Amino acid sequence: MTETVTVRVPAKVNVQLAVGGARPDGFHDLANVFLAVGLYDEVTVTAADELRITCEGPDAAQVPLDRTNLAARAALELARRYDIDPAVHLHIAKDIPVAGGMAGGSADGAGALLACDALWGTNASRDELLDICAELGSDVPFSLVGGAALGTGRGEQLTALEVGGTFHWVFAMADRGLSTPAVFREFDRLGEGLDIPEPVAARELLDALAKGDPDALAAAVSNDLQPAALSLFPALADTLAAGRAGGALAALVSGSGPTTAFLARDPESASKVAEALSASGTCRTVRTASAPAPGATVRGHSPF
Ligand SMILES: C[C@](O)(CO)[C@H](O)COP(=O)(O)OP(=O)(O)OC[C@H]1O[C@@H](n2ccc(N)nc2=O)[C@H](O)[C@@H]1O
Ligand SMILES: Nc1ncnc2c1ncn2[C@@H]1O[C@H](COP(=O)(O)OP(=O)(O)OP(=O)(O)O)[C@@H](O)[C@H]1O
Repeated sequence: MTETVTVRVPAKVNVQLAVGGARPDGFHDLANVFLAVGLYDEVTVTAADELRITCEGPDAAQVPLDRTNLAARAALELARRYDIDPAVHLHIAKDIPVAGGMAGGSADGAGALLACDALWGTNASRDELLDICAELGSDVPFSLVGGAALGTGRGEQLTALEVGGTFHWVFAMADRGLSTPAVFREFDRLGEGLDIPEPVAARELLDALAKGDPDALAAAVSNDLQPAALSLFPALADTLAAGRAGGALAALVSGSGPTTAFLARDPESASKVAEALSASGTCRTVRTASAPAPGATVRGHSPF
């Protein structure tokens, strides 16, 4: 039996996040256009005497090391379904910002699930793995599949999207996180009394992705959670302005924030935007990454 398995999982940016009104179950219907970007967490799973989690990386201190960790929850759910003892050591090498709106916890959930499936030889079907992911969280199925996809329902029902080229991104990480439920609550508060339309994916945006056209994508990106994130974290407006002034084609909050995302025309322009953001003093760290990135990948295997 294999004794250690490592899985690499990408972060995401939402190039469109259309949010409907609150549903009776507290979630919101979405038209969520996910794009996986080349910033990765790695989850390593090793047979052990009991379930244990460790984490390394700049944000490691903010990651829960108990059974609330999405990686632990993934391992426990797969073990429950296959009647397996979940005694494993899960180690997370974390490069995706915590509570940053880039689906870092979701990446670890998807990574742990795929790693345990390989370690235990459960050979769960694609549909079963996606079903477990959806149980863990709305973003988790996309972390498993990567690439680009439209998420409907609460974001967990995925349709793969065509991407016709490489997009160059710059991400500015903030000095604190934002809670996803708090941002959705603020969205509800700001929308009180307003008629919230059904969320739909924009044709222009899907065409821009399919063509690999950064100018067309820049003109079409949108995030309905951005006003809510800015309301809870007003200083993000300065970061967005600094990236625009540095030459970004588009500047937006990534998902529920507070990471801000900047689309650049090419790698050189991305470096200039990154320099301008670093010099602006409006963010904690700056990273460049290209997209689309592959989904969760077992080391030495092809992507999920
Ligand atoms: C903002 C996004 O990151 C965009 O991709 C996602 O919608 C959030 O996905 P996630 O972090 O996996 O969220 P979940 O763990 O499923 O839900 C956390 C909380 O976010 C809110 N939530 C999430 C997804 C959704 N479609 N509607 C919501 O209102 C709910 O308050 C929920 O209790
Ligand atoms: N493996 C994990 N890594 C990071 N946070 C985790 C993990 N498991 C559970 N959490 C909890 O989830 C919270 C949200 O963290 P996460 O990094 O997933 O946020 P996010 O990237 O904003 O999520 P999303 O973009 O999916 O809304 C953290 O504050 C932490 O308490």
